[in-house]
Amino acid sequence: MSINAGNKEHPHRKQSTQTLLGFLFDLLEIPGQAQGIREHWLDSVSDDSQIALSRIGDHLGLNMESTLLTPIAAANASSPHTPLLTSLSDGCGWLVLCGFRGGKVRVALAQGEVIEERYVKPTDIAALLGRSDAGISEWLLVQAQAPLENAVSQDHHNHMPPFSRLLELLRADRHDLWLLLGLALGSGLLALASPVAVQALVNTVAMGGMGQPLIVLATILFFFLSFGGAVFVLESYLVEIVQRRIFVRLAADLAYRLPRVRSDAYDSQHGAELVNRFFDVLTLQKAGSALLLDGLSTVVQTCVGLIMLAFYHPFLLAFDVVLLLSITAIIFLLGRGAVTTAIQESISKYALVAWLESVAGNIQTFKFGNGAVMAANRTDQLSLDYLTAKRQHYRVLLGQVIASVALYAIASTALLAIGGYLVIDGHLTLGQLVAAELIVSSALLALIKFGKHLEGFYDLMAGTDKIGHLLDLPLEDSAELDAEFNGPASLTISGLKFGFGAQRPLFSDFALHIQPGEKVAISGDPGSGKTALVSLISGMRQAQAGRIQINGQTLDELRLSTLRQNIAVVSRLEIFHDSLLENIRLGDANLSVADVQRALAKVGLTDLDLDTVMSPGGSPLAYSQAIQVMLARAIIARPTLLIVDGILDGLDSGLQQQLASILLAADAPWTLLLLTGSKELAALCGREITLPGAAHD
Ligand SMILES: Nc1ncnc2c1ncn2[C@@H]1O[C@H](COP(=O)(O)OP(=O)(O)OP(=O)(O)O)[C@@H](O)[C@H]1O
Repeated sequence: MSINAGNKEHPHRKQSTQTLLGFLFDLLEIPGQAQGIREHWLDSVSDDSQIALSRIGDHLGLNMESTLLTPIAAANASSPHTPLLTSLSDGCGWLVLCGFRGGKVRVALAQGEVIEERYVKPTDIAALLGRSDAGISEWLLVQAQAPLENAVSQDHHNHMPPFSRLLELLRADRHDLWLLLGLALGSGLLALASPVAVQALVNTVAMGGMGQPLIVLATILFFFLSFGGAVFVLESYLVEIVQRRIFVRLAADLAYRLPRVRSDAYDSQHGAELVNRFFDVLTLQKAGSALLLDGLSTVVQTCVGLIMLAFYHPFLLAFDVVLLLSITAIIFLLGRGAVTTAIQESISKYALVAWLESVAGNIQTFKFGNGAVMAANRTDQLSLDYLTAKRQHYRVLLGQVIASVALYAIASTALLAIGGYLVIDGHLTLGQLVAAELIVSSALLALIKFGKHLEGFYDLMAGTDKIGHLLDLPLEDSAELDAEFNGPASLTISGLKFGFGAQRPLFSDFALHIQPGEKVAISGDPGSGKTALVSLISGMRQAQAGRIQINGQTLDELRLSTLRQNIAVVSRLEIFHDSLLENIRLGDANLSVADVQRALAKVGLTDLDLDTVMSPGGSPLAYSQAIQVMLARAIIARPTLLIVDGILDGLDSGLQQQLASILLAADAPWTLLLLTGSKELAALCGREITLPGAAHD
């Protein structure tokens, strides 16, 4: 059934869709910095069909995937971070399911300007939709495209402090984290059950009482401890859920972000190596959960214990104050520089991993000549750097650990002395002293573990900082124009000026015009700027001046994703770890196995097993076969503009001719730009444009 089924013209249709989108932005906390763009797209709502809604959502940072479900299954699959929606059967509004609370489903009804939220039983959803049955229908699963957008630094030269970033990374889980804090408070109080029971027991024994009170006391204690245990289990479940969510959110956010990173961000750093920082999500999970479970309850227990102690006697209140001041000094005074040194340690760790990756990725280089020696020496140097950074970090940590151990010894002795004096002086009962000892010694014992928690905290900060570097990779700016691409494209370049940094410009006032369907060679010496021109035409780099138009539309005004669905660039060998089939059809379910086989046959590859798992270097295929695979990937999508940059140059002349004849075929549905350093290849094209190179002015 279509989501739009039964829709009739209705005055509220457009308004309902706008209201729905506004609700989704708030629910998923999509940042509203692009207010102008948001208003433009909200205004562009023309109908409330699924396709229109998905398209507008896509422009505004929402992913909407269509799925067939019964209302009950949809309710079960929904959550506040992944709501499901469908249209009301009268076609004048939308219903959103936002997960369960207290056994009921949170639903929102968007009708006209009104959004109404309710909690209903799953079985009532069909009635809300205006349907008589609870059968399968089409729902849209909504997710934020970049769920961690709030954790991205606004200024790329000035990274967000790790603690602020951590709060942003956990922002979506804040309700659960507050709940966790509440539970930690509860379990902290429950943990006092033992000392209080012992106090009561000692007092009872001291007064000569026995028997019944002991049984009552033991029963009460057992209930308190069991309840405390249940609270702990609940806490650990909540932490587990938060751990899972942060992993999935980061993965989803990077899947959105990485294909959109600006090419120049990779000029000085290796993209694949940068992604290693994803593994710091494990640091977040491990250190975070230790802090949330152990750290939080220790803090709560200590606080509650110290407050109780303060009520026993003013001397003990003074003891509390001194103890708290000492702990504050250990954290803030002795901990100065700890986050910076933890980050430095992490940087040197990644430098070492990056080097080992280079060694593993350049097998020949490091097998021959002085390669193996260099690999060993550089690894030694980087290990040394790591050890130096780790030592510096540990120096700070060691100071804190020694201080906390010393504080433990001093505070325990002081408490015994003060407590003993107060008992002898008659200000404190024996039971109170024993209880005070039990309460505070567990809090003081935690001081010994304090160093471990601090280490975990610093690791958490360093991990957050590293993840932040991934999130802060600059993204391409894309305009909003969704141009139509019908048939081979035209290309016009005028007044183009471009150069890398302070280097002499590669292009100054460069111009060309290519008619739809033309097959043109662009030739030039090595380093004359062929690849640079390709990256300008495909929107991967920005020119310093001039205009590039495709089909008469200026590139700066086009939406990059639409442009790149309609043009293809084959510039270097890029194979990813997956089957040959997926390397060609790139997950496009509209392309069948037969389509892939046809594309392969066209580039001269037959009898290949499509299930062959490829490695990033192209193996197990030969280099030339991997190039043919790249061409098959490009032509299967029938691009309107096909740009082949230098990739044919290294092939043998027979294969060159064969592939060129396919690319240059008069009936091929594309305009071709063949960038080459080979005179023979250039001569095969109808027209040749020679790049002047950097020497001209
Ligand atoms: N990211 C970059 N940063 C700085 N300079 C660059 C960068 N990429 C390329 N260059 C320089 O720009 C010039 C043009 O490079 P480009 O790769 O476009 O040449 P090309 O004509 O494609 O060369 P070839 O035919 O050898 O592939 C070269 O001198 C190159 O060193």
